[in-house]
Amino acid sequence: MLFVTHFRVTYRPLSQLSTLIYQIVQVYEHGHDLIWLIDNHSDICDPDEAATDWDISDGTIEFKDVYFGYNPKRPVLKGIGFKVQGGTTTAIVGETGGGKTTITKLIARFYDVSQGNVTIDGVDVRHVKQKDLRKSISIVPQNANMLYSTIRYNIQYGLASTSMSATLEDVHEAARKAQIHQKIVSLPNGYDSVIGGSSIRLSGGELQRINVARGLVRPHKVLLLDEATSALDMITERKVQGALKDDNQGKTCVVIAHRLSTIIHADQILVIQNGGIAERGTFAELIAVPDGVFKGMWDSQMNTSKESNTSIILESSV
Ligand SMILES: Nc1ncnc2c1ncn2[C@@H]1O[C@H](COP(=O)(O)OP(=O)(O)OP(=O)(O)O)[C@@H](O)[C@H]1O
Repeated sequence: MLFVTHFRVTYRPLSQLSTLIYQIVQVYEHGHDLIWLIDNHSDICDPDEAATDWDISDGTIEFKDVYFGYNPKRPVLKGIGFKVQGGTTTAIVGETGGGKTTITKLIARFYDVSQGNVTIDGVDVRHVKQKDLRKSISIVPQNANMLYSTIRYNIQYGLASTSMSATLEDVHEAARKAQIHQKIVSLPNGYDSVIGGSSIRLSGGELQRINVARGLVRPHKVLLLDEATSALDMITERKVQGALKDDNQGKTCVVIAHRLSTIIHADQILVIQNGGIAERGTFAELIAVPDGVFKGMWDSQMNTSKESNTSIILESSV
C-alpha cells in the first residue's frame, strides 16, 4: 500500500519533469537564436542623407557592371549589365542556380552589390531608404510560404511592412486576377478557411495562386515574379498570365521563368549563363539564332512537351 501511494505521488511530477526539461532545452535553443537575431544588425543600412519619401516614378531598372556573390570567394553575378525600360516586361531565363533570383533580390536591395550599381529611375538603390524603395515593389517569390491563418489574412499579408491595408474587396480582386477566387468561395469557410487547418487541403498550384494574389494586392510599380506560376497547368497559367498582363499595363515587370512558352511576349529576354548574360533580345530574335543558348533551351522544351509547334507560337508573337 505504502509503495503504491509513494509511487503515485512521485510518478506524475517525474513525468512532468521530463516534459519540462524538453521545453527548457527548446527555450534555450530558440532564445539563443532570437538573441543572435536581435544582436546582429543587418549589413543593409539606410543612408544618412537619403531623400524623404522617395518613390519609383517611371520604374526603369538598370544593372551597371554588377558583381555579386553571397560568399566573396564564389561570385554569382560577374559583371552583369542590362536595362529594363519603365513599363516594360523583361524575362530572365537560364540554368538553375545561375543567379536569376539573385537579380531580383538585388533590385529590392536585400543584398548590396560587391561592385557596380543597381539603379531605379537613375537612382542607386543604396541611396534611398529601404522602405521607400520597397513600398512600390511587389515580389512573388518561388516558394509559396503560407502562414497558419485564414486565406484572407494570407493575401492581406502582401501589405505587411507597409502602412496600407486591404479591404475584403481588394482581396477578392487580387484572388480573381490570380484565378483562385472561385476555388476559395467554394470552400466551406471561404476566405476564412485556415491554411494548414485540418478542414482544407490546397494543392501546390492553388497555394501558388494565393501567393500571386498576395503579390497583386500590394499596389506596385515594379513587379518581380520568380517562377510564380510554375506549378499551374498550362491553361490556368495562361489565364493568370493574361490577367497579369492586363493588370500590369504601364508597370515594370521582371519575370523569371523556366517554361519558355510563358514569356514569348516579353519585351526583352535575358539568358543568364555562368554569371553573365549569354544572349538578350525578343523571343523572335533569340529563336532565330542558330545554335543559340535560348534556341537550344526552347527546342529541348518543345521536344519534351505537348505544346503547339514553334511556328504557330512564333506567328502569334511577331
Ligand atoms: N542566401 C544564400 N546564401 C548563399 N548562397 C546562396 C543564397 N541564395 C542563393 N545562393 C546561391 O547562389 C547561386 C544563385 O542562386 P539563385 O537562387 O539566384 O539562382 P537561380 O538562377 O534563381 O536558380 P533556380 O533557377 O534554381 O531558382 C546558387 O548557387 C545558390 O546556391
